[in-house]
Amino acid sequence: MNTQLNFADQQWAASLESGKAWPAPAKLNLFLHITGRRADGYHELQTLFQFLDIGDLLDFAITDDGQITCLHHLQGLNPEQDLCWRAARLLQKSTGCSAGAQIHLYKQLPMGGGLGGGSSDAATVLVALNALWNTQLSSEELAALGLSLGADVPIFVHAQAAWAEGVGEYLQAADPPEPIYLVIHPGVHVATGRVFSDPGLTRTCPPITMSDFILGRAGNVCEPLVRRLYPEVGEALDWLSNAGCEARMTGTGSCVFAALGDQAAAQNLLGSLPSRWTGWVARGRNQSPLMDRLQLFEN
Ligand SMILES: C[C@](O)(CO)[C@H](O)COP(=O)(O)OP(=O)(O)OC[C@H]1O[C@@H](n2ccc(N)nc2=O)[C@H](O)[C@@H]1O
Ligand SMILES: Nc1ncnc2c1ncn2[C@@H]1O[C@H](COP(=O)(O)OP(=O)(O)OP(=O)(O)O)[C@@H](O)[C@H]1O
Repeated sequence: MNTQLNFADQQWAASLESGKAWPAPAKLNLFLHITGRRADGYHELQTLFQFLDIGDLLDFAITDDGQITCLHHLQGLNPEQDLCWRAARLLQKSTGCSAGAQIHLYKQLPMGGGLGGGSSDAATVLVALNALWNTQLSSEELAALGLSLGADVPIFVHAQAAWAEGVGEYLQAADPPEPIYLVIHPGVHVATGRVFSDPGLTRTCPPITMSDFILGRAGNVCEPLVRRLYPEVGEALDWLSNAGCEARMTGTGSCVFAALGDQAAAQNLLGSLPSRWTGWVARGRNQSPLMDRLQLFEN
């Protein structure tokens, strides 16, 4: 099965151009190495983040009653656990803002898919409400707030492809090629915490440089463990490899991806995807669609 959730699609483009909707794009980890573990248990890593032109969409209505209301419901989550609600509340509290907001999330990205959907939703709420409430925090201040919600939130706030270190908060802008990818969701939800807490995880990668990545000396160090814990992820990686692609997992999974020569090749391969999986053809983007949307608001 494949679904369309590209920001260039007619419906989405209309929604974005109407000046109402804000995009929350997916990300890929083009590689992921774990270099150590901090005293608080969080892992230090090296990764290269790039955005995709697919993702979730959010609508906001500003109110003057100070209430934060999510009009959507995410299965298995109480409203106060929803990263949209938590991000709005955090921004409101830390700025003393008296306005409220009604938030509507059109969820498209799979949860626990390694595409960073929850973190991206949180970042879009921070960036959009900072603009709509006119709370005037800098992007650094928003990223610092976001880090307390999740390790991946800062990259989505900065909205620029980046080489990342620390737990994902030390970011250096990067400009990798922007290919067409085939992204596959093998139908399983991977709990990031479960992967990071497994004794079998490799945590001793020697630090590398961008040149090492360009020379192909980088991969996703979580892959062997996730293959063992979630065999479907290994099957999807093998399916891409058997099709002649260089397959990789994003984050702690479950999604896997490969760069294809062009749109036609990617669509062709998508056409032969086993029906038990979901797949998308998406372009890599070094500037996040969120940045485009913010610029539209500011002009
Ligand atoms: C795997 C990546 O997606 C790579 O981009 C991120 O490092 C994960 O970021 P995230 O989903 O925003 O993760 P968080 O929600 O902050 O953390 C989920 C859980 O994963 C573990 N965790 C997460 C990130 C990290 N660098 N070290 C960790 O040990 C922690 O146990 C944490 O409780
Ligand atoms: N708005 C939200 N969207 C998605 N998940 C949310 C949201 N709010 C809270 N969550 C929680 O966050 C968890 C991680 O969701 P997310 O979609 O970010 O996974 P992920 O793509 O694997 O993340 P990462 O790649 O950052 O590890 C979900 O399983 C869910 O419990």
